[in-house]
Amino acid sequence: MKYISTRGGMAPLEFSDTILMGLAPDGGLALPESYPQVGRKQLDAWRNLSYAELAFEVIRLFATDIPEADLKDILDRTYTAEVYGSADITPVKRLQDGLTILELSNGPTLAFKDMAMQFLGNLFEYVLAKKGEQLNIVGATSGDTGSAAEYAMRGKQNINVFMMSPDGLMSTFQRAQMYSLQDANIHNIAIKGMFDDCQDIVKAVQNDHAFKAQYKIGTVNSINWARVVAQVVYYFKGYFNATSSNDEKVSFCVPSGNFGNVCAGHIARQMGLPIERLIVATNENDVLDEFFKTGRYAPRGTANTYVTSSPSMDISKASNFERFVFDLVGRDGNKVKALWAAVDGGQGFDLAALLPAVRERFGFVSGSSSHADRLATIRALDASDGVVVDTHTADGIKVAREVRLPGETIVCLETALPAKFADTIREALQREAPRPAGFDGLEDLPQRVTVFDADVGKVQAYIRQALA
Ligand SMILES: Cc1ncc(COP(=O)(O)O)c(C=O)c1O
Ligand SMILES: N[C@@H](CCOP(=O)(O)O)C(=O)O
Repeated sequence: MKYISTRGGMAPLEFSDTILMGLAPDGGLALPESYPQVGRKQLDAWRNLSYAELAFEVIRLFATDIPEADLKDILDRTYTAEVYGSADITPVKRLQDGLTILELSNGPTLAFKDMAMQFLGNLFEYVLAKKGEQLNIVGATSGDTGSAAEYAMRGKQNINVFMMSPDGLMSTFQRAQMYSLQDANIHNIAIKGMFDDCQDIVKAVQNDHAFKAQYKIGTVNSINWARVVAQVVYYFKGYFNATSSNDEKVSFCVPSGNFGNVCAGHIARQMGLPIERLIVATNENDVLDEFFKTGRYAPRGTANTYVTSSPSMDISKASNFERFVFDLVGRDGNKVKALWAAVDGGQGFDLAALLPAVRERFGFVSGSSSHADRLATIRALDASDGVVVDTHTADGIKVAREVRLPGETIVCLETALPAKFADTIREALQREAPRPAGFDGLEDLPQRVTVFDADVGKVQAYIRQALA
């Protein structure tokens, strides 16, 4: 299996090279030349596998240059009950109204990012040792990728992490999780701006080819193909957990920001997993909802991006949307290049003519949620089911309820635990969010962070100095 760029300007690469690369040299994102197809026979054989076994079956279709015994060993070490709290790794909860919640947040940092990031940490370590190389990760977070990456990479040989986060905009818990880490290979940089400013800096650093080569720059954001492929696995697992036979169809509702999570669902669907619809749920930052309703894609600037109570989705320029659009326009790299030139020029683009394909061929539908909606959803679920969900998962459940068709099985992806967003849970329920063991006193630990304006030069100078 070889990898190409969404902008058509990259010679095909192997999996291992793709995951160290980050952004493609032409500014695009890596995707496999074609999606492997999974038929009924494979689905039947996979239905009762453990999470690690299933991950092996799915990921080996993509990671074809890693010897199977080595891949199996990495996955067996990654998906364990010790790390994810139960042998099932991603259990499901059934709600009174028939919706299913797929639990993805039982890893070390209480968000779905751990599902892929723990794998990425072990994979990087393996690939770097094989190649005798070092990797300096430059990443952007709105709150959850950062802590998941730092917990997965802390203390690892040959890896440094430089993680940018929006200054003052994450929850108190999220800040404490990241900034309290004192490991020498972890560097936290708070940027005066929003997540999109941080991600713009990541992309600018990636596009500075001389700097990237000299300092061996990589990424852990969902720009990195390995993040997406690891997320594909839980769509298969969620499908098996929510159904009793492979004749059934299921829809997934996905709280969306950078579009990495639902992009993994899109890939699972393209591979042949019986997914009826992919429901994209946004918060007040509803650029994606606007696209799926109208075909018009008009990312907003920082000044028009709202600070909300589902802060990890305060994103207006969704990176992975480019991967979906590549498939939507018939995998035409030149077309994608032109569309993103229009985005970079501030005009956006209009693909209204392709809306029937978006809906019928690719199964996408969308909705959005507001602060009042998420408070109401958190309260209603607590009252009906005794289940407390976080603010992002609440956005998903609100939208799933709104668009659900008669008889439709919808699996709502849980993307974080409520302990990470205590203020909003308190506002909704007038009591504290349940806090898993091991996090007491987190907010009181000493914190370490450097604050910069949104200036790529300053971040590069900081990296140079740290690595000198
Ligand atoms: C808690 C939470 N929910 C939802 C999302 C949205 O996921 P994605 O960026 O993959 O669309 C994120 C981060 O992006 C998140 O941290
Ligand atoms: N919500 C994310 C934003 C980055 O998403 P990623 O999937 O591209 O890493 C975060 O929590 O940082």
